[in-house]
Amino acid sequence: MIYASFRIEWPGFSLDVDEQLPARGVTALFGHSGSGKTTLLRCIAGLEHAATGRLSVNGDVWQDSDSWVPTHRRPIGYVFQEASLFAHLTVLGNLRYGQKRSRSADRRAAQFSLEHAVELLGIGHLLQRRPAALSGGERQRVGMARALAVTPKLLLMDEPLAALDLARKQEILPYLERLHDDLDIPVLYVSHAPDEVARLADHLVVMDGGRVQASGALNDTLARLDLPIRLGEDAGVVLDGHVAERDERWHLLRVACCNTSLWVRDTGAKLGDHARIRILARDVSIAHEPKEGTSILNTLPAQVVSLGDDAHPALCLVRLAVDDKPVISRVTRRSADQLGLAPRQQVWIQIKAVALL
Ligand SMILES: Nc1ncnc2c1ncn2[C@@H]1O[C@H](COP(=O)(O)OP(=O)(O)OP(=O)(O)O)[C@@H](O)[C@H]1O
Repeated sequence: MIYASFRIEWPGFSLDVDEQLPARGVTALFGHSGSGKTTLLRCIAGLEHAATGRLSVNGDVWQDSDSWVPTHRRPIGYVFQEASLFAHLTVLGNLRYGQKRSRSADRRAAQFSLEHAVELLGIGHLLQRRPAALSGGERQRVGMARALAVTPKLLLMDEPLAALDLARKQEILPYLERLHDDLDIPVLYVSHAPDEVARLADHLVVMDGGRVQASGALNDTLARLDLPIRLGEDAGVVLDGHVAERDERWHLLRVACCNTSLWVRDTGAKLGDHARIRILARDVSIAHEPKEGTSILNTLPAQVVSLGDDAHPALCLVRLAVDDKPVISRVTRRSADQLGLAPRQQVWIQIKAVALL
């Protein structure tokens, strides 16, 4: 468990956070620009000396009222928006330089970690190059490998994809997923991109005005209708399941989540693979009866849980339960009224698009 409690007062901004975060998986710190995500990460790294508070990571106290472990002695890997690599060193030289500050007394473990990091980030063929000869995406992968090569107990990533174009992002995301699947250390991942959060995170912390507004498992937190941050067109949920069936003829996969199945486009995933799917609220419509004669593949029975406001007064958000899984629908208030939508009502939902992440 990571226990983080910090208070900072600056003119025009204050941070007041008191959170317990999971010691495994990826926790996304999500929020508007200026909400305090980077400041919180810097507090955890020991880079904000103004912070009073307490921080412990899996029982090790890094900061409390009597002690302060300086940044260079904290076993953290830090990945920034842009990897600042030493231009005069090769990629390997950069990785080794980073490793020198590793606290690991065990050199063999450190060596393994470097090899592991190189393999995980797929940069073996780049080791003798200098940073000037790397693409933006490659540089960022080297930056991530450098962060891992210090055998960290906590990985801090501050918008690692923000400086990259869409194609480079798509190139790096699979590596981030590998980190997620392979690493046993917790990752705190700052982002204001809902698609990245949906794809990578297990746990979501929503920040606003220096405070934590919501925190919890990704699926549950995304399904909250009272989030202070309106996700707009990105409002929706993610569901985790596995690939249960392949329809060769129509190039579709059936993803099973508990007792529910959804058809998605065949991405080449293997039967039995873990599958995370994203359903946007705008793609979910509601009806009293299952519709005949429609092009929509995914029609499911659901129960209305609650209704909430949307940003525009013509619209509302409806939280539904499909089995025990949350789904959100965005409909007009007029439709909600005509359908008489109310908590516990049984309805059918049609899902126009389901994305396999
Ligand atoms: N050293 C400082 N002194 C005073 N104010 C600061 C300092 N550092 C940051 N701030 C302010 O604190 C607020 C939070 O900044 P922070 O960088 O943590 O936000 P963020 O959520 O990470 O934003 P972004 O997504 O744009 O990176 C901002 O208003 C910023 O101007």
